[in-house]
Order: sequence, then structure tokens, then C-alpha cells
Amino acid sequence: MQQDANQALIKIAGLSKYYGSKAALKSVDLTVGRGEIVGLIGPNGAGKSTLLKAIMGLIKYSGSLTVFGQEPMKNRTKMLESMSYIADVASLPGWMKVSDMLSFVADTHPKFSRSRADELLRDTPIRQQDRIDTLSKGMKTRLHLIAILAIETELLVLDEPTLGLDVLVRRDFQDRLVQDYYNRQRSILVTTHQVDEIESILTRVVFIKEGSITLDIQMDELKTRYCKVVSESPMNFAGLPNQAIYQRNLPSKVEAIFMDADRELLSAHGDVLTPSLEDLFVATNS
Ligand SMILES: Nc1ncnc2c1ncn2[C@@H]1O[C@H](COP(=O)(O)OP(=O)(O)OP(=O)(O)O)[C@@H](O)[C@H]1O
Repeated sequence: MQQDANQALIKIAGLSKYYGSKAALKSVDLTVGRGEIVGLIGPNGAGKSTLLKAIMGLIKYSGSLTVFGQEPMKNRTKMLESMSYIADVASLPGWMKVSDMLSFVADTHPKFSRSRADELLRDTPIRQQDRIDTLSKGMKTRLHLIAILAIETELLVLDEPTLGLDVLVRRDFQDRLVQDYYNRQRSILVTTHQVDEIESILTRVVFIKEGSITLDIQMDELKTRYCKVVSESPMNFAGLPNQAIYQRNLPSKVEAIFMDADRELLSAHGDVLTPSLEDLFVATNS
């Protein structure tokens, strides 16, 4: 499924998903293009996993959804040749040895590189002869990520990929993702609650809340449109053309987040900084 460079890999319009009378997704529109690393960020129960499952053709939905121009539920096998997915619950066969599991993936996935997997594995304490059920929870997740990283697909869909991993391994995984992205022009759609850690590798962020997308913005644009004012004394923004979208009063300082505000006017009130993704997430979900 080779596509031309400008074609959207994922195209979603008016996507809704109901569980009984409960709406998990409400008319979601989202397009993911080639070379993008998109972070799908939202509070618990926002609909992130549901959206990824729809993209993977694992659940029924209403609305329009194509991946590589195909409907996932109808062309799942073909679609999986060009994309890889890791769910938030790692499920590897515990009775297998690591080497057998990698051989199994090699036999079943045409784009799996066994030599790449072996190379990645050498940087970990996991040995080829280890039985999977003797590995710690974090090591199992790590093995799963290695298997996924060694599949050379154009699109990676990752649901909470680093859950349960220590900070060193999380950082290593993110660095490898970026290397792959720059080297191979892959696209990545990733959900995570580790907002602050993922921030540096994203090109775009999508906030989702109660089944609806509340913000969809390139990281560069986010840095120019939003700012954070920090002051050690109480701030009074009365009279400013833009009011803060969020204010946090701490014992030692006051922080306020603004959108499309005049930074020069704000500088009279405190230090004007670029908000972190976490700041923005809290501001838009409070
Ligand atoms: N199989 C299901 N049956 C009924 N309701 C479901 C099912 N799966 C998800 N939901 C509901 O749909 C909503 C969205 O769930 P989803 O798992 O997509 O959230 P999420 O953003 O991934 O949350 P988290 O960050 O906690 O993993 C929630 O209200 C959830 O209870």
C-alpha cells in the first residue's frame, strides 16, 4: 500500500461510537498525514482507546473512516501490512521463549526485521532464551515495543505504549521513535498520560474530552498562540483585551494561561513563558 507523499494516512469524518446510550465518540473529525507524530491526549474515559480501536478496525462505529484509503473493518489484513498497533494492555504468550516469539512474528509479518529486533534486544536485560512469563511487567512491555519497532510500517498506532516502564526506558523508547520518524518518514499516532514526556517528540497535539476533540494544533502553532504568565505577587488582569483561560494560585506564585494575547501587555504582569503541554492540558480540562 505505497501512497503518494501528500495523501492522508488516516482520514476520519463525523465518527461516532455509542456503547448503549453512552457516547464514547461524538462526531470526531481527524486527519493524520505522512511524517506527523500526533499525540492524542485526554483524561480517563475521554475516548482515546475507542478512537484507536476504530482506526484498527476492532469496533463498529458510525461515520467515515479510512486508513490508507481503505475502511479498516473491511480490509484489516491488508491494512496491517502497512501499520503496527500496540494496545494499552500488553498480551504476549507467556509460555513462549523470547526467541520463539520473535520467530513467530517474523513468520507472520512480512515487514518484521528480525535483525533489528535482535539489535534492540541486545540493549536490554532481556535474553533470547527467557520465557516471557518470567519477565517483569515492564520488561514484557519493553519486549512488545521492540517487536513493534522492528516492524517497518508506515504508520504506528500506540495506545499508552510506555505504561509501567521506568523513566530511562521511556526516554529510550521515545528517542528511538524520533529516530525512526526522521529516518523513515513514518507517521505515529500515540495516546499517553505522560504528557510532559511525550511533548518533545510530537509535531501535533489533539486534545479529546468526553468523546469530542477540543483542540487540534501543530506544536509550533501552540507555542505562538498560547502563553503562560508567572508572577510572585497577585495578578490583576482587569482591563486586558484577553482574559486568562486558566489561573492557578499557589502559595509562592500565581500562574495564568492565555490564548492569542498580546505578550507585551502581559509582560507588565509577570514573566511571560511558553506553557508546557501539561499546563495546556490542565487549563483546557479544568
Ligand atoms: N466495551 C465497552 N463497553 C461499554 N463502554 C465502554 C467500552 N469501552 C469503553 N467504554 C466507555 O467509553 C468511554 C471511552 O472509553 P475509552 O476507553 O476510549 O477512554 P480512554 O480515553 O482511552 O480512557 P483511559 O485514559 O482511562 O484509558 C468511557 O466512558 C468508557 O467507559
